[in-house]
Amino acid sequence: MAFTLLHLTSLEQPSSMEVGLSSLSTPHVILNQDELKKIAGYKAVEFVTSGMIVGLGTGSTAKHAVDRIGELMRQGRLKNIVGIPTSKKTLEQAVSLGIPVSDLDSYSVVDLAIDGADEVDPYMNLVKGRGGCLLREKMMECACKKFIVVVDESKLVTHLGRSGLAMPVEVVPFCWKFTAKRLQDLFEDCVAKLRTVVCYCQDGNKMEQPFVTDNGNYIIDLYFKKDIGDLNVANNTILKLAGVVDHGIFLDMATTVIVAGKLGVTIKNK
Ligand SMILES: O=C[C@H](O)[C@H](O)[C@H](O)COP(=O)(O)O
Repeated sequence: MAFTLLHLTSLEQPSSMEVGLSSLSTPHVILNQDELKKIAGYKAVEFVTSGMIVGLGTGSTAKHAVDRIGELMRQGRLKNIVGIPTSKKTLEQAVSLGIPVSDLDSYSVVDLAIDGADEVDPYMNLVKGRGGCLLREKMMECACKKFIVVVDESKLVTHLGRSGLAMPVEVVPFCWKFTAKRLQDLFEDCVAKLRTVVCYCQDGNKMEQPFVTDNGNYIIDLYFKKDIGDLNVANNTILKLAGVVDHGIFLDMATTVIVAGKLGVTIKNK
């Protein structure tokens, strides 16, 4: 793997960030997390060229990349792009920006995908799906020649699953409690929880409902108290369970990881 460290000031500066970035020459300027996400997202778009089929990821970091693609298309600096969105939300965003969109049925090979991640380990393995979009993301990212992951430095971990945060698994709604129990039993000291969202009823009362993915499925979040061990074993074991559609462990898929941190941008290639 090769590493490149760029200083933030060497980035092409997005207009709306001119104040934040140009003042970087002054010591002690602290960029917030969203500004770092934007820097990573914009940097990835430098790898997009006219005529490409581009996988459009989902989440607060990928959103910046999609915005930037739309901006460059408006300016005529990118032409003939076709976007393959990984969620209904990204589809809406792309359409609102005037990016032509299609799907994997029409384009089974994607030139380049840009997407965020929840965790990135030193081998460029990922946890994705805390926004609930892991299945479409995995389908698209399996089909792309290059997969650029964009993150701020808070996403870097030494080992996936140790953060104490959720490892999402998409399951069919049918007998989800049964599947959740079986998932929990796969690992020592693991807690499986159905992901829910709070809704407001007409009478103003709050109600908790299962989170439903774009594919009509539920998400079971796994919380590990102990190391999940060999990632390939975890990957295969979870996938083998009937009722599981897919999970958020993305092994050996990223070809580039762009990390925006307080000291600069790191680009890591496979
Ligand atoms: O389901 C969501 C996706 O996998 C996101 O790419 C991931 O959760 C990272 O999102 P964000 O950039 O908002 O942290």
